[in-house]
Amino acid sequence: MNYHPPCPQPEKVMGLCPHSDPSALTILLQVNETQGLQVKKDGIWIPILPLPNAFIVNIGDTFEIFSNGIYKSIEHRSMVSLEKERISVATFQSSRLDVILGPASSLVTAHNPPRFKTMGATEFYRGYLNRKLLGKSYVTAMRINHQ
Ligand SMILES: O=C(O)CCC(=O)C(=O)O
Ligand SMILES: [Fe+2]
Repeated sequence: MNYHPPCPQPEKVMGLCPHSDPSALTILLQVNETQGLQVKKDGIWIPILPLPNAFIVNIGDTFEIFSNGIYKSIEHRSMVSLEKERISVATFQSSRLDVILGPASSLVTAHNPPRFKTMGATEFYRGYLNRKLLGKSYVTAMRINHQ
């Protein structure tokens, strides 16, 4: 759960720095009608207006890796508001910790090699939590560059 009280100088702080979620899917509820979530599309931050009784479903890094890059995790951030508090509830749908994460074997062929490293889920999450929230830097570091 995220709680951000009203802030007298909202332009000087951020609710949550730009990041992508490491999990597979995030189901997010913007609890009150305070706008704050933004997603990055084509390099531009787009506000996601809260809709009453609606969930937002975001793709996370695990989905990007598992789909071998077919689905991209979404970079997002949250802003604070001058007058209103903001509350959101995020539920992260993830793999178990005792599995190996990597591109699905059915998507990997000689012509379509794995685009991401394969590693244990525990190691994957530990690596994420040991870093700063810095855009999509973690999933980018998982990439395998084929020449
Ligand atoms: O507060 C929000 O709308 C986003 C929360 C979020 O990105 C997260 O908890 O990972
Ligand atoms: Fe997030």
